[in-house]
Amino acid sequence: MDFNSILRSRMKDFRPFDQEVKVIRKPMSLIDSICRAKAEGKNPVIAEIKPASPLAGQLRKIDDPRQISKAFVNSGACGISVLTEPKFFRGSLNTLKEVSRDRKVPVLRKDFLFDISQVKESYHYGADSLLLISSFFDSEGLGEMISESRRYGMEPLVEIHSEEDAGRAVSAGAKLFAINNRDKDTLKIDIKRTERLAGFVEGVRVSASGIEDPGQLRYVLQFCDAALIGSALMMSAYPSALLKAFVEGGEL
Ligand SMILES: O=P(O)(O)OC[C@@H](O)[C@@H](O)c1c[nH]c2ccccc12
Repeated sequence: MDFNSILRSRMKDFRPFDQEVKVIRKPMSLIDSICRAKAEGKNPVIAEIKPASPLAGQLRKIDDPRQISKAFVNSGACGISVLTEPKFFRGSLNTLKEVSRDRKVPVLRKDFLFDISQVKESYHYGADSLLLISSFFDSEGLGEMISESRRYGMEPLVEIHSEEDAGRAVSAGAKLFAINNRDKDTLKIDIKRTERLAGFVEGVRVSASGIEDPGQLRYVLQFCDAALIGSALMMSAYPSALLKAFVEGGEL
């Protein structure tokens, strides 16, 4: 399993989102939230609701996404990421909608997005930001997805896996970057990717994937402004306590 196969499976049963949507709600800024956490002396952590992953299968059964997102906010998360890909990650747009109902911090839609109508869809289901994977687009296409996101007041999180992805993201005008430590072809983690790629993007940087303990978090935060953590929280018997340890920099 690799990112392109997941993308292809996502494209297969795709229907463009064609509902009319009123642009009334002003999304919260993930960039501001990251900067605020930093200014308060916390480790900026975006906590992810990720029921399953392609490699590990089920990580956690999420019966009440609102409850877990509230717990994450209480433990100091500066953002909540919600997987909406149904097949490999067992996510849903409904979870996104539920979590965004009582949002206290920005909510990120995490999916394999490729069509312009999915930007409006993300906004409609309550997203404040959305993930755009740089390698899925050419520079022009990525630029269009970014402009469309901004029309709804959302600053997208643009994910890079390589120098080439970084170049494309920069020339498309991205301001908020995720450096994914996971190889998109083999799904293997290499946490040093954060260190290697951080210099190729300028703006707000988030290190994503494979962060399992406060030591690794400290390491990636030398090069990035924030970290995105999913599996470690999902698999923990005490997700809120673990998140608190990440945010406050304590040991377990
Ligand atoms: O569970 P982890 O290793 O903490 O990783 C979280 C997040 O980075 C990962 O879920 C992710 C990063 N980019 C993605 C793109 C699509 C789906 C999932 C992802």
